[in-house]
Amino acid sequence: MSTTIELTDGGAPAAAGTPGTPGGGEIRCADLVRIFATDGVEVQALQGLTLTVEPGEIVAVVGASGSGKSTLLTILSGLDTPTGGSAVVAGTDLLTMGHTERVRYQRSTVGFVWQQTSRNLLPYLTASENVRLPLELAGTLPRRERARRVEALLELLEVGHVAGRRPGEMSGGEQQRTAIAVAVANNPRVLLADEPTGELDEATSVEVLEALRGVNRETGVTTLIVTHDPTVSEHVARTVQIRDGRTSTETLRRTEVDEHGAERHVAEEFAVVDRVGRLQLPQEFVHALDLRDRVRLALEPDHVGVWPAAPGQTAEPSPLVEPVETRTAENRTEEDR
Ligand SMILES: Nc1ncnc2c1ncn2[C@@H]1O[C@H](COP(=O)(O)OP(=O)(O)OP(=O)(O)O)[C@@H](O)[C@H]1O
Repeated sequence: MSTTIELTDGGAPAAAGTPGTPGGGEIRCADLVRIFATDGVEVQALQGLTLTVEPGEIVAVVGASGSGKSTLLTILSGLDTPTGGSAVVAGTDLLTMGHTERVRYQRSTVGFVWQQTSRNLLPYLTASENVRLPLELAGTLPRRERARRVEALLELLEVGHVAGRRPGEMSGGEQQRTAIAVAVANNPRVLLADEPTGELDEATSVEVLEALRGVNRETGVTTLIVTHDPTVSEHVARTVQIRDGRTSTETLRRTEVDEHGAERHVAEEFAVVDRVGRLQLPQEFVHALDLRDRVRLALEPDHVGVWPAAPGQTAEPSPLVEPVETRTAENRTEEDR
């Protein structure tokens, strides 16, 4: 794997348009910290997470169990407040918003799709009624246009055939696609999906991920999918990996067309550097060179080299580092003075 370092806010300037660059960003998290304290024990679920999602982008956040994915999504959905750092979504500052703003944010700025289908749809309403409900609660669309919008959304999600069925009479995939229609009914600026395929088989998961991609493409809603399923990266252009409460790597996918017109899919993995220069080396790199405790670094004109410290080389200066002589009042020379 070739790994490239991508600099986010601060650090050396990144190329214009590079994901994670300062400036715009429909979702902007910087140095996000969430500490849970239970029975006197502190758990740092997020340890300075930095993430930027541009307007209209679809991004997957993946990570092992306990890496902080749900904590991040709960904060972005306005259900929890971070301990520190900053989080701004569609212009709303999630650390300082008051109660009224929080209600408005949850009702109209963000839409959610949760893992449990039972949390997304009311079991005693049909698919149509479930999609119509948020439109009626918002009351922004004239009554006669609501039916048209419900129909259009169910068609967009390819669940028009279950319009009159209750969730118990639909497949898991149909329920999740209806849930996406409910989530975007009021045209939110941001769509958040928490393990939307967690209860589905592989083939149905692909359908639901493609449905999220289709909605993102058709409506332009900025979409963040949080999942432990690494295959999600095949359905989105950018996948962000979280490790120990921090973004560690990003995979960018793009399609290239060669001189013969043949398409080629390219995936490139980047390590993320935060504002103070921290980066996490991919675990396979760490294991391959048995990197531990400390490493030697060298700054070259166009890259940084990382070497394992030689065995037993603990307190001695590295041969790559020029020795620095300490001048004291006693050993200062005439020239120094
Ligand atoms: N309310 C809480 N109180 C105490 N610790 C918590 C709380 N919520 C999460 N944690 C801890 O924070 C860390 C991150 O948890 P989180 O649920 O965000 O991880 P996750 O990546 O979503 O995991 P999973 O894929 O298993 O859901 C874990 O160590 C977890 O035990």
